[in-house]
Amino acid sequence: MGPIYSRYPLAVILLVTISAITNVLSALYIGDVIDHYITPLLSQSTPNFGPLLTATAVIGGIYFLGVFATLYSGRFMVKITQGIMQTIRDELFTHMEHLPMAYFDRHPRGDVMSHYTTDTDALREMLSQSVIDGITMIVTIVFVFLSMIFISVPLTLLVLLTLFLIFWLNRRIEGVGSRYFIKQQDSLADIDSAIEEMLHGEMIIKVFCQEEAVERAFAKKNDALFRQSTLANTTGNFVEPLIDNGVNIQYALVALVGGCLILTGISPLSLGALVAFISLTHKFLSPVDALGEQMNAMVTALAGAKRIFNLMDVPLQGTGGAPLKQPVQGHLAFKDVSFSYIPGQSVLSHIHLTIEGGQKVAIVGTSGSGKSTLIKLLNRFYPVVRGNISCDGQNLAALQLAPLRRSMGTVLQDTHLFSGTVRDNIRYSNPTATQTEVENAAKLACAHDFITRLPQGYDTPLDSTGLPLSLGQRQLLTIARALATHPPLLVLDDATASADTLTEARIWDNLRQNMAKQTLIIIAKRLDTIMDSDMIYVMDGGEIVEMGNHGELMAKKGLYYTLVMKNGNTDENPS
Ligand SMILES: Nc1ncnc2c1ncn2[C@@H]1O[C@H](COP(=O)(O)OP(=O)(O)OP(=O)(O)O)[C@@H](O)[C@H]1O
Repeated sequence: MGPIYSRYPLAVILLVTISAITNVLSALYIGDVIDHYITPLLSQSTPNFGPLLTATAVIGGIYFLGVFATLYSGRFMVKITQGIMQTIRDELFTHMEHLPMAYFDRHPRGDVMSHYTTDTDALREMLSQSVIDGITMIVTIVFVFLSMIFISVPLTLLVLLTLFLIFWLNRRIEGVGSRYFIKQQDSLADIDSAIEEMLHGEMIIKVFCQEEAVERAFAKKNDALFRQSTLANTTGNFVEPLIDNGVNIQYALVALVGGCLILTGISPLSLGALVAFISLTHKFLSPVDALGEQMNAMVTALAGAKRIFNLMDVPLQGTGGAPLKQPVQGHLAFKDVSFSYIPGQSVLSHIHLTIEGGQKVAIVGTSGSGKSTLIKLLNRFYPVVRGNISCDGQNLAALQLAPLRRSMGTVLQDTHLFSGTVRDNIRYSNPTATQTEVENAAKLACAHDFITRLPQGYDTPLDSTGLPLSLGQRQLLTIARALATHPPLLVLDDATASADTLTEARIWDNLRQNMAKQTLIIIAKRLDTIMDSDMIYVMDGGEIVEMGNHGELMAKKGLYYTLVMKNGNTDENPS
């Protein structure tokens, strides 16, 4: 445990206690000053102000101590709050990194982002303010209550009764408010998602002139946020005046009943004691008042905390298991594998597929037939619903995840690059790769030539969208990134689709010459690049409908034949 979590909370509790006690003492002392210093002065012919001045100095000292304690408790609380926020952000991020892919399918990016922004912000506000108020409230209530009983039991009972009524009303409204605040947080997350999506798709929106439609959709979400926020804050704002007025009525009641007690002599009470009691009543109620003021922040923060805890409760993907046998031979087998992203909507059914170590295998087929899904299952982004996949005879599901993924250099259709230099991006898969290894990977991927033509070569900085590189250049870089680890298995999902045909042909030549022993799985739409594969699997509608080498498949005159005849354009289902 770091110092923030062990030392500062104790200091805060101590300082807040000092602050609360000085607060009570000053109220009690005022009663004493009235009874023992001011009242005697009224009957003196030559008033002696000396004792009164001394008493005032004592009160000043008590106040000063209270102010000092309050200031420092706030200062320490800032450190605690920021420490907690840092931990929450760290833990959220670590948790998010290990969430299964299915979580991101169901939750838009903006929604996930809002856990780091609106939710944690609400929590920070509560921690920085409401926690101090909470501790102050408890300590103050204890000390004030004891002092009030000491002064007058009947008046204390009166305060408790009226307080109970205020609390009861407060709780009823709070219950309704909390529901609205959760809805408000959800609407905020919705807005975040919409903005995020709009920013990502800005160019597409403009190309299709969808600005107005996007604006309308945003306005609808904004309307929903307006409604939820108005409801939530109206309920919150209702509480404060209610408590304020309740409190004022309570003062008047205490003064009235206290005055009666003095005048009738039913309960012995001095004027100074009544003034002190009224002052204590105020101190007793101000924590409740503060609670009313903090209610909006607290309910919002609790809603935020709930969303954070919900995310933290999502089970993580298991990463442990048996070690992958080394050296990896690259023998892969799919045995009767079925899969669906959404229960009941089959994407792959009864896939049987065997790839020998060192084989060059192509998977082709119609759009949406499930080719990329096979790659995702190989990377264990999703668990198979039925059947099993093995690597060198070991069940994939029972293997340690990281070594498995490292053994598979995977190039996804997504050409995402990270902000950093070209070298950083190639090294992303293998941070210890030397400059020679980086260059070799780039040469194999036909990226070296264009990189050296860049003004800063391998040191050229890229932004998170991969600019200033073209889409084709980005794709070559993603291939180099996968090759930098010298993977025993290389999996390319339409990895050269954006490269020109000459470059594409050179890449395949390079891979064939330099990766003779490695297993190669290629998903391709341009069929001329995969014709000399050892084995070609043809997919349609989530099934493998044909398999064989190019010659065998052409002789069949089936789907593969049709795809080749249509100039390798597999985007359209010819059937
Ligand atoms: N994350 C997902 N959630 C739900 N359905 C999905 C998801 N990803 C893909 N699908 C669906 O699974 C099916 C197979 O998709 P997949 O991407 O594997 O096809 P593909 O053969 O690689 O297509 P393409 O050649 O167009 O890239 C499609 O019907 C697709 O809509």
